[in-house]
Amino acid sequence: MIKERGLLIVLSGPSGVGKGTVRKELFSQPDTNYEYSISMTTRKPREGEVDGVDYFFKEREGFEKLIEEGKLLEYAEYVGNYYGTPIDYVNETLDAGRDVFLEIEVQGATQIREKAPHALFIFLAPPSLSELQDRLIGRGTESQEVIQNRIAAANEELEMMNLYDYVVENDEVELACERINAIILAEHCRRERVEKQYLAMLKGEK
Ligand SMILES: Nc1ncnc2c1ncn2[C@@H]1O[C@H](COP(=O)(O)OP(=O)(O)OP(=O)(O)O)[C@@H](O)[C@H]1O
Ligand SMILES: Nc1nc2c(ncn2[C@@H]2O[C@H](COP(=O)(O)O)[C@@H](O)[C@H]2O)c(=O)[nH]1
Repeated sequence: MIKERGLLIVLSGPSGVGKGTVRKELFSQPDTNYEYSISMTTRKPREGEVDGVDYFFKEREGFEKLIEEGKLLEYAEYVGNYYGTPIDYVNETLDAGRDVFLEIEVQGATQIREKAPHALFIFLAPPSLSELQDRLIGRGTESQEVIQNRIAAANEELEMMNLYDYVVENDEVELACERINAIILAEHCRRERVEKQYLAMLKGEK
């Protein structure tokens, strides 16, 4: 029996839309059946953030070395800091037949689309721009200047929405999670069906 490779799930969207909140809710559910890929960043830890849990926190020089060594599946410079996905963890987990969940910004998602077009791309959208701004301000983790830069980036990021397989509105966290779980389940059913058809074709069946 051939062991299936896992599914790569990419959740992206503007800063403040609620990606982290939704991801944490998804991973708190007992029947969640995918693994979270912890990113690397050169951003300084926020209060309460733990190295190796929220991110692998790196200095710029160390991050650039990882880029040179090809250790990142994708990376982006976003509002003055590097962010990237360690490639080994993703490959090893997918090879073991487990699904991997990435929570990344849109430049990184664009790189994954080129390298892994069969991944599942989900864009988390805010109910409105003003709500997005309110959430970023309300989180209270960034300076006024950084918030303005993130909002400027969000305007460009929202224009990329149509490149995604699905757009999920994060009006309410629980609803957004239900929608994402339904999308992942449907994608598995689709892949299983395609696989069955392919195997039947190889055997010469209709
Ligand atoms: N559905 C929602 N309704 C109201 N507030 C929300 C909702 N989802 C998230 N929030 C709040 O919005 C703020 C930003 O959420 P979060 O940090 O999860 O966003 P993010 O997309 O992960 O941001 P970043 O990309 O900057 O890491 C938080 O204060 C969070 O509690
Ligand atoms: N391209 C990547 N983007 C990532 C990665 N990990 C997180 N992110 C995104 O960066 C912004 C800012 O994050 P913050 O923690 O400083 O608020 C946000 O959109 C994250 O989703 C990654 O590995 N690659």
